[in-house]
Amino acid sequence: MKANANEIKFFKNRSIIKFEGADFLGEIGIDGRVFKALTLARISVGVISQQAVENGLSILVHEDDSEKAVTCLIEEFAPERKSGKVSQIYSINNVSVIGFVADDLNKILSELARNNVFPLLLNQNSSEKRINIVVTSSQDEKTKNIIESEIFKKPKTVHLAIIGHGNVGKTLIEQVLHSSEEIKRRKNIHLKVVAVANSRKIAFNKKGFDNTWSDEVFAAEKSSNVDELINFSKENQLENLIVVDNTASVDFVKNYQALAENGFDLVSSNKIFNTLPIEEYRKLRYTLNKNNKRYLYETNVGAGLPLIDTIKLLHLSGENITRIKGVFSGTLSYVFNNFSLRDDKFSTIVNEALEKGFTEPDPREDLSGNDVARKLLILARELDLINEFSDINIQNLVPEALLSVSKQEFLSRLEELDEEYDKIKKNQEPNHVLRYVGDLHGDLQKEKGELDVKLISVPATSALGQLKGSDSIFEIYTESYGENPIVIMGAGAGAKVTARGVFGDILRLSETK
Ligand SMILES: NC(=O)C1=CN([C@@H]2O[C@H](COP(=O)(O)OP(=O)(O)OC[C@H]3O[C@@H](n4cnc5c(N)ncnc54)[C@H](OP(=O)(O)O)[C@@H]3O)[C@@H](O)[C@H]2O)C=CC1
Ligand SMILES: N[C@@H](CC=O)C(=O)O
Repeated sequence: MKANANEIKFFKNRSIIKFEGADFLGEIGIDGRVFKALTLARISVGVISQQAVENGLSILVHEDDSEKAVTCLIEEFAPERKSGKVSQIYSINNVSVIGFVADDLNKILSELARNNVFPLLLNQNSSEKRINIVVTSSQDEKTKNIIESEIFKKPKTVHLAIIGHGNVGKTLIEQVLHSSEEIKRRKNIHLKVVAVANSRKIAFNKKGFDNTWSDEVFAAEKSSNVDELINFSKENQLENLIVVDNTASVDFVKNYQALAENGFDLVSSNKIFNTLPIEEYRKLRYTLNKNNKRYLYETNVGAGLPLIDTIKLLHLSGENITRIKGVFSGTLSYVFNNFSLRDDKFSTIVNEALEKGFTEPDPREDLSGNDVARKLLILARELDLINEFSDINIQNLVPEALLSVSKQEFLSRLEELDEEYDKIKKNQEPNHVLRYVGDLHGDLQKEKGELDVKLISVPATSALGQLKGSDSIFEIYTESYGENPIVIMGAGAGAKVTARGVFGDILRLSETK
């Protein structure tokens, strides 16, 4: 069915007159009296809908006529109002009508629902496939855009809010700006970065930021606050919203719930949410489900490597995963691969990992083992295990005295770790190297698995011993694969690979939007 631009009609400033009562549906003459009363009052009537469930009629009029329409119907039906047969006559103002021709109304309605648009009135002429829907004026532009992209196959605009523009966030914005034209051409998806935030402020650009985005963030005056973001999306009636969390913030994740309730899908490189107590973890999934929203976080484990998806698919398809182990941290891979081979101080190599953008914003998250522990817990929960962070046995590499000092002080005192790690290195068996590993094992059919995170010494010739650079390695043991695990190996950290992984999640969501 071909549609053309003339077939979309858009009328603002309308009101719905609601006429409700018990048991008058089907009674001969009621509709006629309604129209006659309105005609005599010289009120032109638009879309009409009869609701069996509510026992009522909804009639569309121009908002200038709404008061008059209510008054004249109240007069006409005075006896029925007195007897209780007609219970309510009132108006809903500030609505708009969009009329169009479409083959697949269900698809349009589901797109609208995913964007939190639920028409107040819908009227369909099935022979002509002409549909009129009435929505509140605060959602009319968004509704029109969604309908236009659906029926005219116009590029679907996806609005991105990027929270955090450090190593990963900044690289992601650059990658999106660089590829957006190509994606529009190949996928008919128009990715627009409309909000960028750091911990202090948030910048908005409804038309979409270009290469000057960082100047606009620098000049922004609004303080970084999720309510600002939600209001901005509502005021500008933005459809297809995705918020991307590229922070490591424990505070920002508290907003996920509200964002999902307000029409945002979520993408996150931040691992904090998925390692909160299981109650919180489940509550968000419930909210996402209820609001038809999704949350993707492929980069939470293995940066750009396709790990979470693989585990999810194996598990969903009924494959029994019996163990997952390996080097989960790109940072600690880099640190111990280099420290084992080179003659440099431990602190020198940690500083290198920091400069290369492999570490967490606070490198103690890596060195304490917490980051690896989070990754292990995230994988465990993908297998429906209900482990908590406190269940994990973690070998912390940071001296107790340096755990609670500021990040700056910690970095300035990093050399205090050198002697200890030199000793550990020297005390190994010949031809052995150090590796920091994670291991999810035990009976994974039970409610909880066993999670261990520790520093080990392995033969330099072993698979772990041969690891290079900042590579991570994950060995996934399953019942069908037996003794030979599925092995996923590659860059486990770095802004470029991580941003690329986040970008992948954005595209996955955009394509199903
Ligand atoms: N680096 C890597 O290889 C990988 C990183 N990740 C994850 O990516 C995330 C980002 O890492 P990275 O880019 O290196 O971190 P950075 O420290 O470079 O950047 C963090 C950004 O988040 C902002 N931010 C912090 N708190 C908030 C807040 N409450 N609200 C809004 N913005 C905030 C910071 O703003 P400000 O400057 O104002 O503090 C900054 O812009 C982390 O969660 C990390 O675990 C995941 C996989 C791999
Ligand atoms: N610091 C982390 C970054 C990715 O999650 C790591 O090194 O693995």
